Amino acid sequence: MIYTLTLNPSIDYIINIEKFVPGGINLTKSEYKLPGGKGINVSQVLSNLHTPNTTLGFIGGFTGEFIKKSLDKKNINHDFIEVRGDTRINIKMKDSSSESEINGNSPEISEAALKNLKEKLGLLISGDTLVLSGSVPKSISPAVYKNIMTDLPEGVKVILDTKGEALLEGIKGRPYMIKPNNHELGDIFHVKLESLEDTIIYGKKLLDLGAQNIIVSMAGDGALLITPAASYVARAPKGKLVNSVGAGDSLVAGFTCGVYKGLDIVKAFKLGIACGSASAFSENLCTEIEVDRLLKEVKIEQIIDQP
Ligand SMILES: Nc1ncnc2c1ncn2[C@@H]1O[C@H](COP(=O)(O)OP(=O)(O)OP(=O)(O)O)[C@@H](O)[C@H]1O
Ligand SMILES: O=P(O)(O)OC[C@@]1(O)O[C@H](CO)[C@@H](O)[C@@H]1O
Repeated sequence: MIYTLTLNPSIDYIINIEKFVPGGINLTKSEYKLPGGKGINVSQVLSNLHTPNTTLGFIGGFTGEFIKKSLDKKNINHDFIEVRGDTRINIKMKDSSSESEINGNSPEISEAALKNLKEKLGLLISGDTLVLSGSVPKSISPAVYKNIMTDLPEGVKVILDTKGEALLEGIKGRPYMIKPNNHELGDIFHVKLESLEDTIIYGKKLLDLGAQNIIVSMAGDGALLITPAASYVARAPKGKLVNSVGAGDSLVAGFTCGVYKGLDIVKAFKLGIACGSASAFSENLCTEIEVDRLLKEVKIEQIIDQP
């Protein structure tokens, strides 16, 4: 079984505005309220790909109820831990020139809620896959993902998508795959990554620190897959960017689905790219039809290492 974990879910309030006027009254052209948080997005895409999975995490209040009802409507299995306080609302605003985000804080996560999570994760068995996605609430240690990996039974494959300290700590748990974007990778080393060569050099430093493989996503420029044996670049299909929220999660979902079904790592990467781009080209997360169409357009090349 595939499990996803979102420690800090959200309702994503996605608004489109003609031209944002700071300090003025702005009217929306269109708006959507969607269940969000990275692991929850991964679960939604997995379900769109007809891949059974269960989504775990902390949820609370009226916003948490909205998320549960939305997932129920889509027949997505969830097994959340209820916490006091409201799950956050994240605003994603797009106007004619830019996309901006205002992300809220997580409610407080108690020791009892963490213990409950540990019990649930203790039920995973060899052959399961666990996707650990998103930011860590302030009330939890940034080492939480590493601690989860340390406690997992042998044979559970972990895919980790987070950033900053949680990522650096998490890498010590030797996840099978991590997926920073190029900005998140650069931030870790306080550099701006401007070429594929540099991105590979810094990506490999994360392999040295413990990650087994790494995908570095680069939005419309596609992504890099870096393994100990070889590196590959995927060029993203061309299309009209409609909503990039969840594109990275869709990449993670496609990759996870591929690996779980036994595809080799490069084919799973290709499926991930098709999912990421299909989501970027749609208002909501990708569907299987869109993914199948784009899969034919994804081009992957192996990068020959410079001596
Ligand atoms: N403008 C675009 N055109 C084509 N494909 C895109 C575009 N933006 C994103 N993608 C696809 O989605 C993948 C992930 O995108 P990105 O690097 O933006 O992830 P991210 O930063 O983790 O996103 P998020 O946090 O919003 O989910 C890319 O590797 C690419 O396949
Ligand atoms: O604050 P985090 O956990 O890093 O990211 C949260 C978030 O931006 O990630 C998803 C898109 O990837 C959205 O659904 C959600 O609002």
